Amino acid sequence: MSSPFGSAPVSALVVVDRAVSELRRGLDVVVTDDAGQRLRISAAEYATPDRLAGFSGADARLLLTNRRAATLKLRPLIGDPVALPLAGQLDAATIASLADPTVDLDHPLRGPFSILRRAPLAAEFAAVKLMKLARLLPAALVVEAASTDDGLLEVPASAITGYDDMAARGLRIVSDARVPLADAEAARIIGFRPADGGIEHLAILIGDPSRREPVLGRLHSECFTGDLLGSLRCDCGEQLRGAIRTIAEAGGGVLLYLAQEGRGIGLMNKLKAYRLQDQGFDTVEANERLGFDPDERIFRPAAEMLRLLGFDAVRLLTNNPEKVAGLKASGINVVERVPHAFPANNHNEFYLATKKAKSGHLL
Ligand SMILES: Nc1nc2c(ncn2[C@@H]2O[C@H](COP(=O)(O)OP(=O)(O)OP(=O)(O)O)[C@@H](O)[C@H]2O)c(=O)[nH]1
Ligand SMILES: [Zn+2]
Repeated sequence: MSSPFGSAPVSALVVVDRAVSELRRGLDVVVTDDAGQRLRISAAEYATPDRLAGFSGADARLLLTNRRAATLKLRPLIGDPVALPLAGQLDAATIASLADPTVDLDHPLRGPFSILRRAPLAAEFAAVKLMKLARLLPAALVVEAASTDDGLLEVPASAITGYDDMAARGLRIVSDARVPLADAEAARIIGFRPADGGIEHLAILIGDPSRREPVLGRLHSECFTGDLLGSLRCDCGEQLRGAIRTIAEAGGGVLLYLAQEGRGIGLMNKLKAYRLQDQGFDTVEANERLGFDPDERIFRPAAEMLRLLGFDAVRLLTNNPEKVAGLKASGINVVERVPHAFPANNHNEFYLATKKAKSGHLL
């Protein structure tokens, strides 16, 4: 496939990107794997009696992550994901509640549910990963594809599991403009786009930092509620503006604004996590009840962006040791961790305490 980026894996990226759009629209796709599996898959959160008609085969099943299955007390867990046969036990309302803990009070679950006692298939693992890439709940309906499914988009499991890395490797700078900020007049915003035209990340470059010494840097994951609206549930808005001020006062540096809303689960799922937090679960438990890991972010895109900007060593503004480890694992030399904490308010006190107690944040 020809592309302005001219790199070979672009067609693999594009097919994943197209599959993501299909699933978000409520359409089905087919996932294939090297073992010869061809699975028709659909987003479980969109399950309706109509859509279930395509999943009437005897092997039709619902895939849930281990995290979600553990919350539902499904045992024993043999691998990730876990498969629950649909036949005879799961109707559309039950599937929706199994996928989405924020609706299970509307449709209380009546178990016990039986699960398949066999290791997961590569295509099943990829099906759930595709839901995560689509920022949907990580639960999928699957059934062996029939010949009538030939018109559906086919996507190889290997393209799905390799997507994050390939997308990071193909990042390119597509725009760069001077944007004076209230707290940093000498700022430029530089836009990075993956080779498939997928989600873009931004860098805010302040001043003209030297490439010969470690740059003062911050990785900031997008937070619509905190960054734009000043939500008091988290500390993101303060950390964003605080980092811009600190970097400007230090004479220059770089802030990467990463499209990883909600620690990589997406805004809709983060709002669901907030509902669970209002029922008494903490930020880590809420992610896990939804079926996600506590933190779904990867740091390879940030490392590629730093390299494209000419930086290979940073003094990193963060309280999160995972960010330091993630950047290092992607080849960036983190020479120092610079603490970046702000006073708590009544609403985010418990959130910050949980980061310290459970996520290893050095606060
Ligand atoms: N899933 C989820 N995401 C949240 C929640 N609160 C905030 N976030 C997201 O967490 C991310 C904040 O990350 P950062 O401030 O970059 O990083 P951090 O892990 O807190 O580490 P620091 O560098 O120490 O700030 C943003 O993407 C927010 O949208 C929550 O309760 N649940
Ligand atoms: Zn936030």
